[in-house]
Amino acid sequence: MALVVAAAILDDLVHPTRLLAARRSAPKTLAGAWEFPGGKVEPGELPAVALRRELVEELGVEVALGSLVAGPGIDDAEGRGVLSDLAGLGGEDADAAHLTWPIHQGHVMLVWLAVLEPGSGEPRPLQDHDELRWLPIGEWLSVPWLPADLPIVEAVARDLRVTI
Ligand SMILES: Nc1nc2c([nH]c(=O)n2[C@H]2C[C@H](O)[C@@H](COP(=O)(O)OP(=O)(O)OP(=O)(O)O)O2)c(=O)[nH]1
Repeated sequence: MALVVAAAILDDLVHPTRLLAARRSAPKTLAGAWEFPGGKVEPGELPAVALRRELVEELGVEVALGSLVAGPGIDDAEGRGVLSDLAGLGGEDADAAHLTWPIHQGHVMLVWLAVLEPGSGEPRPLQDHDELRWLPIGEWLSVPWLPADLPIVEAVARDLRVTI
């Protein structure tokens, strides 16, 4: 099980009009499906630091992070042990373990709302993706998301009180 971090990048955290979706180019089993950009946390890395690293590598952008999109958390003792071993999930971040989303292959994911830092430039599909798309409100389900991401898209919309 790995901890994955990802961002629901919006144009505005208070009055969003669009959400960034990224189409995976690898591995073959996932290629063509759309996801929130991000990736696995490396050993010893703080989750939010890992997310910033992934977004620079994958999209060439800097972001400001908003709140975590609350997931159901993990309920088995083994999973909790794995998570609490990870840097950044002890102490004040301990609650993050309760906000994780179950995803592909038994991994768990933390998802932050985010916006681009001013002057950061347009995201580009530099690595792991072959297309990026800003989805206007009303079209958030217009792409084939990774199956595990569908409830997360719905939760983002709920948190932001937008209709998808
Ligand atoms: N980044 C991302 N991964 C997701 C999402 N939904 C979902 O099920 N996953 C899964 C797909 C992968 O099995 C795993 C993330 O792996 P990754 O390949 O993006 O991670 P990474 O860039 O660090 O790659 P690597 O170290 O495995 O090469 O989480 C999502 O919205 N974003």
